[in-house]
Amino acid sequence: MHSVIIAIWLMLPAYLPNNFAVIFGGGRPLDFGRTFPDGRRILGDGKTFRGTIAGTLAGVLLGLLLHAIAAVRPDLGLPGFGRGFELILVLVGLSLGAMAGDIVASFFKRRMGMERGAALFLVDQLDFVFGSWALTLLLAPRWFSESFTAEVIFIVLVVTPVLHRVMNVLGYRIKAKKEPW
Ligand SMILES: CC(C)=CCC/C(C)=C/CC/C(C)=C/CC/C(C)=C/COC[C@@H](COP(=O)(O)O)OC/C=C(\C)CC/C=C(\C)CC/C=C(\C)CCC=C(C)C
Ligand SMILES: Nc1ccn([C@@H]2O[C@H](COP(=O)(O)OP(=O)(O)OP(=O)(O)O)[C@@H](O)[C@H]2O)c(=O)n1
Ligand SMILES: [Mg+2]
Repeated sequence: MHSVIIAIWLMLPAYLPNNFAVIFGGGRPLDFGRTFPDGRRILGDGKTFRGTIAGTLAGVLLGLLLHAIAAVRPDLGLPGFGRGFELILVLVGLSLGAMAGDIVASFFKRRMGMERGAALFLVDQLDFVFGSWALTLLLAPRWFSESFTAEVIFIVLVVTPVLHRVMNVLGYRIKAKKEPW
């Protein structure tokens, strides 16, 4: 159980951006409404500047809070998010990476002719996980390899689709999302 909490704890700065992107989303789309040569939107209206910026900011701020909690309460045995400047690289990696993973997934969903909001099983639940891992591995390889052991990676891959479902239903219930997925 402890390793499940550690895994969720480490992923919170990548989880929260998704929720805040939904809450603060809307406005100018990242693709400026332009279409790709295949005649479909590059990303669609589901990826906006406001959502991406709000999501990334929320992830970094939450990450700083979690890092402070881990530092102030070492007895809880919760991991921090890096040492010195590395902390910023880790938090940007996790939060902006999550947003980037979701954006890349939207690009391919449009290429596959899927409408904005269409559900793509597993991709919707894990796109932001791979995005956050890829960018964090790039920006802070030492911290990433030290924190994301094979066990933590396995737990995240199993737990995230469940959390994603629960949070999407919650988001739908509070009218923050047009679909419960
Ligand atoms: C500060 C701490 C320690 C925890 C905060 C966790 C928490 C419950 C924050 C609430 C976030 C919030 C404002 C939710 C409102 C509902 C909402 C707007 C949801 C809409 O988003 C749905 C969906 C959108 O994704 P999509 O764009 O891909 O469709 O969001 C996807 C959800 C996830 C990616 C997973 C989200 C998971 C969490 C926020 C973590 C949940 C935390 C727990 C279950 C408690 C365990 C915590 C610890 C410390 C072990
Ligand atoms: N970078 C982002 C990501 C999400 N959102 C907001 O969060 C909502 C839910 O995100 P998601 O499910 O990823 O987008 P979809 O609307 O399903 O679009 P797509 O089919 O491209 O995934 C979006 O509609 C949008 O309002 C945003 O504004 N900016
Ligand atoms: Mg979606």
